[in-house]
Amino acid sequence: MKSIKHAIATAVAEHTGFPAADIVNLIEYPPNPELGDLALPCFQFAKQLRKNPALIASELADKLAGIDGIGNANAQGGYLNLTLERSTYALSIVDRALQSVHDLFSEERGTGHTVAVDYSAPNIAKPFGVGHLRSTIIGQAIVRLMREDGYRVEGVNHLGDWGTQFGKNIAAYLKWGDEETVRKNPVRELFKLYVRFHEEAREHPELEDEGRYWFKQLEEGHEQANRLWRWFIDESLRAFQETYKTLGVEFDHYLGESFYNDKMDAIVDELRAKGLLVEDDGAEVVDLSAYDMPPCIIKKSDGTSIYATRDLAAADYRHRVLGADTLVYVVGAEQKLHFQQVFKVLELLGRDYAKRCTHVAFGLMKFNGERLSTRRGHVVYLEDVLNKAIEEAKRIIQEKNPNLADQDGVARSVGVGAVIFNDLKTYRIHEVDFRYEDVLNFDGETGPYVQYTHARACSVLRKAGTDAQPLNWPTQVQPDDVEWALILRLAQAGEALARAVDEFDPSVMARYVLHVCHAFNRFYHNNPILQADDPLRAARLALTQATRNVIAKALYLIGLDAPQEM
Ligand SMILES: NC(=[NH2+])NCCC[C@H](N)C(=O)O
Repeated sequence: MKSIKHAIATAVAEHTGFPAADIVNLIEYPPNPELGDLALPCFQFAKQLRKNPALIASELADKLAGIDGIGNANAQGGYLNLTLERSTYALSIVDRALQSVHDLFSEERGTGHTVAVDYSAPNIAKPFGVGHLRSTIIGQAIVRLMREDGYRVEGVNHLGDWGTQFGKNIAAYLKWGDEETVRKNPVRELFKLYVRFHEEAREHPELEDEGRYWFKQLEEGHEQANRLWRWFIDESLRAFQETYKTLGVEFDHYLGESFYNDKMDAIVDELRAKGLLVEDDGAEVVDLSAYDMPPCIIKKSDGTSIYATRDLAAADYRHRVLGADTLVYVVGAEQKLHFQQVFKVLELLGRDYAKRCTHVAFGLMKFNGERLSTRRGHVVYLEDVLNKAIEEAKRIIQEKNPNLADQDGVARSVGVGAVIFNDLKTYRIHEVDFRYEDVLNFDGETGPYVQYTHARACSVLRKAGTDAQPLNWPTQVQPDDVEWALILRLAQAGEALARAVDEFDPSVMARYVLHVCHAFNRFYHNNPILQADDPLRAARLALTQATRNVIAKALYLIGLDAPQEM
């Protein structure tokens, strides 16, 4: 929905000649509501209009007073202060949230664009690391946020399913592995074998040769090597998919690194033909010294291609075959240089989409101060973390609401939601710490707090029995300050979505829904809903229903369930 800010900006644009899109961003919510609901500082127009800001503000005040929904416009200093016509505005926002909450959030700005989002991308036969968890959570949210905004999104899982590691996996499995044990617990068992391989290789370095031998066999199509490799992939994927199901995460494509095995020659040939390949210590690289970057390695001295080459082939694939005009990579901040190099090489190759490639980086997450998985020895497994969160959630729910019907289902939504929300409420670049007692605190800035607020709204509506009936804000009711604060929050849904999308930052949506919940809970505690008399009761019920819709949508967008009861 075009927000009231847009209506104001359009009118101001007509008067000042400045672009409306810039004016929208100048409009503020004054910290002190006495001053009005919205304010526009006019200092920026002074130079070009050759008038002082106070005069501009007062001219604009005259002009804007006539706009639908604006109750009062006045100039103060260089500021234009605007007060909205509360009941008309309440009706329009509540109506939107009730009729089509999608329109409250979205102006479908992405129509006509296709975005490929690369997220999760764990490595086969290794535990799901913290980077993969954060990538999965942030990526899934970005996918949903962008779809809501009208983009066509292709979600891609760029699985790590190729490389010398698999030679070692095969060698270790052939030496010490057992089919039954692996089947039961593929990722843990295969990783155990892999760790053992490294340990034993320290005393028996000839093991490394065996690993290399098997990787070469794999590359050359050796039957048994390929069968084992496929099997490792199938078993690991099965385990990962279990985790994705728990997290409620989906992909449009599973295209692992091996998918590009036969698609890299074309890139290498093109690089060579364009004179971009140079030799460096036996390897073939693209020299990026002119851009203050180390060379991008395309082919190692032994002729094998590497990570970057696969990413170049994958980028072309996403553009040409998947039809993406924008490429997004949700990958840990430690790979910053890798993506700078890949994007630069795409640019040197003349790919016009190179300008629309973004590395969406994020920081570490620690679990009770520990890293999720480390190279050897100590490993915290994601599924254990999720299971414990679900168990704890169940314990809390049983205590709070022993008669709740679907306790297991709700515990799953709450436990998983707690993990997801804890990740997303912080700006992604920052490090995240995870402690069960914090993330499951129903009174903190947590997933359970937001879900509980949603369930509270559902419960009011259930008791009123109005769930099926269409409600709306009766125009004869003038919202009081508490209701008004909530309505203004609901009205900001569109701004939250646009910013979250433009900055690839789901935390904008997570913080938005927290604000909505704070405003709703204040309303709930201050203003009797069911005990009020009509038309006030009808107004408050409509506002409750509108809020419920907005919270449910926001939760969906960041990947959380919204149970009706908890
Ligand atoms: N297109 C990409 N490079 N995506 C990210 C892949 C992440 C890689 N599997 C890793 O664990 O480090």
